[in-house]
Amino acid sequence: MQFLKIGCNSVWTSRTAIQLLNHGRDSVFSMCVLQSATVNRMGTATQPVVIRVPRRTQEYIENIKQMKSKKFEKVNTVRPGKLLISSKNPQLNQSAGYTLGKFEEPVLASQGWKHSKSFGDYFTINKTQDAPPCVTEFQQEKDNASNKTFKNLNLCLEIVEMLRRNNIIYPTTVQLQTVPKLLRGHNVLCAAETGSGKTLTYLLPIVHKLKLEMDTDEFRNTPPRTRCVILVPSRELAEQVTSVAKALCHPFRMMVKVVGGGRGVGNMKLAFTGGPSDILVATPGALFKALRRHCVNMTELDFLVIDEADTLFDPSFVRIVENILIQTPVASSPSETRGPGRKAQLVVVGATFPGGVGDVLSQVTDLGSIVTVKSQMLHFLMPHVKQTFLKVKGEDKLLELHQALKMAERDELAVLVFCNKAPTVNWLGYMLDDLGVRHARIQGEMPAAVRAGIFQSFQKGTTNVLICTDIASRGLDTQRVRLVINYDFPESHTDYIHRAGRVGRAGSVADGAVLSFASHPWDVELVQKIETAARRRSCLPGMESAVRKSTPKVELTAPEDV
Ligand SMILES: Nc1ncnc2c1ncn2[C@@H]1O[C@H](COP(=O)(O)OP(=O)(O)OP(=O)(O)O)[C@@H](O)[C@H]1O
Repeated sequence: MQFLKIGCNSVWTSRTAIQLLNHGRDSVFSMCVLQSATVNRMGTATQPVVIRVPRRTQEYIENIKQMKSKKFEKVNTVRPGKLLISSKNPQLNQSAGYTLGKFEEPVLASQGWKHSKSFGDYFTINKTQDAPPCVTEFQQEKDNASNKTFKNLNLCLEIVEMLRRNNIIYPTTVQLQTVPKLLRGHNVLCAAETGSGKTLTYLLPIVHKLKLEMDTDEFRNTPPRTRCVILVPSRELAEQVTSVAKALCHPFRMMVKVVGGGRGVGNMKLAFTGGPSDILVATPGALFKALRRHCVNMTELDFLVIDEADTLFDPSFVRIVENILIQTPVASSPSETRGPGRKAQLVVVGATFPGGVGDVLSQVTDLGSIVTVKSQMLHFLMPHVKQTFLKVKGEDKLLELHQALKMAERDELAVLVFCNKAPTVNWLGYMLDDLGVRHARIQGEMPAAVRAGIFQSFQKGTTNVLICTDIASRGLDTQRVRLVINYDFPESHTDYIHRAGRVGRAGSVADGAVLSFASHPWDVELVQKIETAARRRSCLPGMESAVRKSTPKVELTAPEDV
């Protein structure tokens, strides 16, 4: 029971006090009654007046107090066992076994990170499983006899043997779902998480079908032509896809060529001397120029692949890709991919999908003819990679980076350091030179001749540290990378997913980790969304694929490939 004591020296004054309370600002006391007041004849009070506050009013006051204190209340998200989130403040840890209620608001470790006092705060999203989600149970239980091998996907024996020699025996989830559809002749939109083996997903059925075609009389009696074009956004990715395609095509003596932008017309002509290749891997700008010089005829294609679709359908490339697509007769059903007058089978691949893809594709084929294969983990944080977030002052980032690199050097780990802008890559490079850290740099503004080979030499292990912009985050296979450092916090969730996806890839034997520095308020906003998704175990917000959504039109230019 709560009492409000008001000392008054007369009946009059005590009544006045009640009146004042009645009409005063705090009208919650309007129900107050005078409980006792002993007043002597001289009108002098001998003891204070006690006013009893009604139960309803008391409850009301209690409610307000509770509401106000709720956000500081310790939320019991910690259970015995593994932690999903471990934070500098252990009260904000979350157990791997704890599931947030549907309407429960998570209490974030990064809640106060916009405040200057939060510098030095950190939290980690721990890994909750060892193998990547794309790895099928058959891959994990290698000893068990299984009928889900590449052999059972009806691929030709030479291909299966070549995969086996590279220790690739069991298909990943996306390969299991997509390869049969491509073999049947469907147009496919394949959306699966980073590092899930999408390159082999489209290359295996394509090489298989191109090989079968070579055994037909029709093929022998027609002049050579480019039968498959694979579009990718960067020269490095083009080189990478080419080397996988060459290895697969080698037993069948099929020719694979690559054209990338920024190497001059002479280089382009060189690529087309000796006749057309069976498979051409190209960046959009280079293909656009090749089409203008009539080096390639898109009407003769059997396959058109658009890899890293989110980049190729973003405003910087979309018009040129649209133009290339319009020149390609795309089949509307599997039957149109066979026989004389056949049309190209379309394959669109990506780890994230922007809105507006359908808008472009609807101009060249019936959207209903496209079979979508979407992985369950699309746009989710990787559950098998440890991801740490550190709130750090801009001027301290170099120090933190140096510490992290020293530790990585001790353990001989390969590290990718991401910056948002090309000048930051250069500046950071000079700083690390001064600190004696051996490294390589790669960014889109480098002249093509300087850039050539940098990524390959990093892949081979010439240096263990590569400082880069997002050009290294799209599609590049970085099996040896064990640590990704976001020196600059990525500008979007899409970029975060692609950068983090350079570790923990299918076939990786060692664990990977991601370390991200957040220093600006806008970084903190993204961190909070990532932390919320991790605590809720939901996908990152704002990344739902909208295949049928429209995209704003942009002017057609032939951009320099990155
Ligand atoms: N079935 C498999 N078993 C084991 N390893 C595989 C399998 N399929 C592909 N890989 C390996 O997985 C790695 C990642 O493959 P790939 O580069 O095709 O991934 P991705 O899905 O295209 O990634 P990103 O989204 O980053 O482009 C490669 O080193 C590849 O050799």
